[in-house]
Amino acid sequence: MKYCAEQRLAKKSLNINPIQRGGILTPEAKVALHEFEDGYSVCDYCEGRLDKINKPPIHEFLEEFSKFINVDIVRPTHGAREGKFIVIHSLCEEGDKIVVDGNAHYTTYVAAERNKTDTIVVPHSGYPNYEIKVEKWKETLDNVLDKYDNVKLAILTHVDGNYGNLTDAKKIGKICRRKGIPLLLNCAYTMGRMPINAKKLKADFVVGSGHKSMAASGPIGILGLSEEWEDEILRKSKKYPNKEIELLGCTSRGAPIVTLMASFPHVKERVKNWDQEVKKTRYFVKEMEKIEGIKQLGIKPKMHDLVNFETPIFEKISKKHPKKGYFLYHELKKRNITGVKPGYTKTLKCSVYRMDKEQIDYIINSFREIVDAGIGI
Ligand SMILES: Cc1ncc(COP(=O)(O)O)c(C=O)c1O
Repeated sequence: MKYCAEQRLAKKSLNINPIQRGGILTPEAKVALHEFEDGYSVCDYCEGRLDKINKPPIHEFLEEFSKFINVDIVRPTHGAREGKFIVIHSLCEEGDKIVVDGNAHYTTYVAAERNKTDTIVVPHSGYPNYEIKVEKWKETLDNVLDKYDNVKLAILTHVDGNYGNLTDAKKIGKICRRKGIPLLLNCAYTMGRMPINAKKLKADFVVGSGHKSMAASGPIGILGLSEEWEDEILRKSKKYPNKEIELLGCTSRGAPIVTLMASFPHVKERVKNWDQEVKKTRYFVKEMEKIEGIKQLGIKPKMHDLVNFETPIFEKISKKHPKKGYFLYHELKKRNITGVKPGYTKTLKCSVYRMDKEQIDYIINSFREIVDAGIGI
């Protein structure tokens, strides 16, 4: 069986897929990955539960991590989606209502559905900004609270995976708190990229994704919570009083958590450079928009590295090109740029997170060249 290893190990490409840019391993994590490659590799010195293990120093890491995002308690999960599922499962009964934003990731809906709960959506502002407005959130929440007495939770996407829009979590957090509705902030695209302060944002729960934004191989996530929710979320098994039911005792039992730990010193440092990343993204957008037929979607100016461009020019070229819609993928591949969806030309989701100026200029020039050549067909 082939595992595409050849492709992955081949000359490293410039990957512009936003979902992958934040999960690139540090050299330290690569070493850790091999050191802990065997199953249950973190369990040599089991202390009865994953978060209590001192060798490797998981316990100390989690304490440090809780300071990093300013929450009282942190637990590792297998991903952001598992964190959302755990919170919904703990707080909600069948048929309960959850208020979510119109840019919520599919995993929010799936986690709600698996818990047999209903989602009520705060609509975004539509094309071209797709903004989640604070007033709309308040209006929707008020209406929902008037209508139902079983609204148990709100889930806000801090930065969404389609447009890279940063929501005003603090204002929305305040509204939820005033109304007595706990807020879960989905930080899959922010925790590990930009600074997160859960208390300041008035979030009762935060979830993060190691493989998306914390230089970890994954699957690995973080669930942070304030202590008032400890008894509910981290309730213990009757038969095994040391084991937390929602975490099924222990979650990540090997390499994924160790890669997260190994990259943590780097991640702590890199969030301090977030302003630089935003600046680079704005430069990238400005230059890309100079190409006719490329226009940024989502809120302007950018506050996050995930960019979605609408690209009618690529659509136009695809109609005449012998490779049809696949031309863009192939042209980029020739230039050693990867991470675009093969066959798709309507819009372009990309990120230059943690790239240097030379790499960013190379990407911009590549798109310019591809358009110029395409127009001539
Ligand atoms: C906004 C958002 N939330 C959650 C997820 C899922 O994260 P995970 O794989 O850690 O469950 C994604 C993945 O693309 C996402 O974009």
